[in-house]
Amino acid sequence: METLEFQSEARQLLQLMIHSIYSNKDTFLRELVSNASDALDKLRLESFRDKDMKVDVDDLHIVIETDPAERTLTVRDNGIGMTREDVVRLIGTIAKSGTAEFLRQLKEQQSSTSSDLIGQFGIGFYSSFMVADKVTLVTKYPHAEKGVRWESTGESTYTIEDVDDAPQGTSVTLHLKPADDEDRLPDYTEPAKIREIVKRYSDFITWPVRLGGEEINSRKALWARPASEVTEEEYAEFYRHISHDWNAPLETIRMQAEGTFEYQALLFLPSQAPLDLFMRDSKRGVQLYVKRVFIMDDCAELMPEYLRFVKGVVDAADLSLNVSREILQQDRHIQLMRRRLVKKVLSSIKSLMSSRTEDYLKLWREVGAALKEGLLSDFDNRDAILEICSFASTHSESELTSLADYVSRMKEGQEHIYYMTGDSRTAVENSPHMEALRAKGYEVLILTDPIDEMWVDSVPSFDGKPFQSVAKGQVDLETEEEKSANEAKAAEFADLLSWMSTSLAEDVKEVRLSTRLTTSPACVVGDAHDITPTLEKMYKAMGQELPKIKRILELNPSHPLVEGLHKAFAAGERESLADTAELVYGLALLAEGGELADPSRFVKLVADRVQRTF
Ligand SMILES: Nc1ncnc2c1ncn2[C@@H]1O[C@H](COP(=O)(O)OP(=O)(O)OP(=O)(O)O)[C@@H](O)[C@H]1O
Repeated sequence: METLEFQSEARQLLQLMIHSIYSNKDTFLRELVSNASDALDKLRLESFRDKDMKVDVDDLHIVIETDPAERTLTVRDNGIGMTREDVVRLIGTIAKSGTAEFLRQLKEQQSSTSSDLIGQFGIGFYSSFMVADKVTLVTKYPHAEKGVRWESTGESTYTIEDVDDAPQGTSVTLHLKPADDEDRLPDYTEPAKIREIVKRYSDFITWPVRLGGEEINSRKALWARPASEVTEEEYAEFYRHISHDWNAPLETIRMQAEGTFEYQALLFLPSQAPLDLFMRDSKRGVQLYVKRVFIMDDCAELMPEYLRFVKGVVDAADLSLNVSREILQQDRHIQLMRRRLVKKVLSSIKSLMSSRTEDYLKLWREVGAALKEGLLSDFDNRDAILEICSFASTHSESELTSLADYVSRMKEGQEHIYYMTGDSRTAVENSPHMEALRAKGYEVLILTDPIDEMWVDSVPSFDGKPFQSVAKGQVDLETEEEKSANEAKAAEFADLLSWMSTSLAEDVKEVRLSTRLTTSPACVVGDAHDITPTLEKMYKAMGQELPKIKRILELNPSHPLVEGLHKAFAAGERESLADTAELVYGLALLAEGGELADPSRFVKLVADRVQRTF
């Protein structure tokens, strides 16, 4: 027998369980039954694939036994079981992505809300320690020679040893804490209590759950029952079973197709983003069933990556039970089905947007950034995705706007949907690029998600209105009168501008007069098709070197600094003017929150000027 230590994160979670902060302790049984059900699914699948496997799959089931005298409760399945390595890895450690983040959040929260977080994380097996002071697990994997016995009190260590006579599958025995009404700890050796819990949380489990020889769950797949007969609670429990999210789903979507390719789908939108939503190995949430038989998790063929927050089940009638990923990828029906599922999800979000705005906004805040990835990858549905997007804008400090609402507020003569990308709302609002738009009273979308930098470059328009960055290209805001006045100014400044273009040629590709500035002396803008500085930074962070992209320096001809520059130039001043030109460029960079290439030189130039004022 070996005594091993729990990994430190596992230990912290176990402590949480022992000093259980979650008031509904009944849920431990749901976790154990859920694990047993998964183990039975896995064994059945393995037996399809591996014909030589010597296992009995004729009567796959879950048994619950209680012993009031010994105060034990056992959940036993004859499923896939675990090898010794599995037990150490799966039960002794927490390998799930997001654990560290979870524990950090947990520390920050008051205990009253921690239960929500625990739900997000899904502590599964460890929840046994809410009700037991010792847990014994005996398990055997079909190809392993021996079984394994694992035991722990949930403190820092556990013991593990080989056993010769372990039956197929896994049994988990809880040595129950004494029942305690005050601590809301019921007597879990009472059959009536067990029956009630299984009925409430695990009724839909497709495998028989037996207690005292009697089957205590109805085993009806929710998606196969008429929608009118399924209660909200039943949906919520099922959602928890498949998503490991303890929060109720925000929306339930049901679909049914008959004819040459029959299928039923039961999909859920979450009320909170899965913790792994933006992690590299994040999973898609749709499971594939064939005629009520579980086939696979995380089915990429059914849901595109940008909808990875959608959880649920698709049950197809006309596939073979040993269908493989390769077959799925090529199957025309599957592609058709996927298209319909995506359309249905997008239209459900759209109807949330109009009928339950609060819920829609909740969803958007949680998963909007993922949804926007679809603008880059799902061309067929681009318009449908744009319709369900919301953005911050200069129209309101706190409320988001849809594009349709933006368009409805467009001023007479306004042809473009204006936007500006940046690191934060403040950076965007303070940027000199916004000045003329503000003066004209035009609304500007404030796009601060990293993904925004990407999609705005590839999505040309919404509702026939082209998107236009206020920091790129020429922003055409003037009236005819203003235009001719500006042309006159441009002629007046022509020599200065061309001299400055040469003087600053290292840094900018052109110096020109601006129509977007009212109070700042200068700003830098990109050419219409150049990538933005933020995007440039993102590419660099990903290790992609790009050729230096020169931008355009725009001067505000009515600013005293620029006027002064003009005068000095006309008076024949050149040498110190070159420094001033450099200063003006530096100021423009700083004003947009950019970085100077040589800050110490800039400081020296400024100090020099300030000195001369004394
Ligand atoms: N009865 C069982 N038979 C076979 N393997 C099991 C069984 N119970 C647990 N396991 C294995 O141990 C792993 C960890 O279980 P645990 O309940 O802690 O987390 P989980 O089920 O993966 O996630 P969650 O708790 O979020 O559902 C499972 O993923 C599974 O591989």
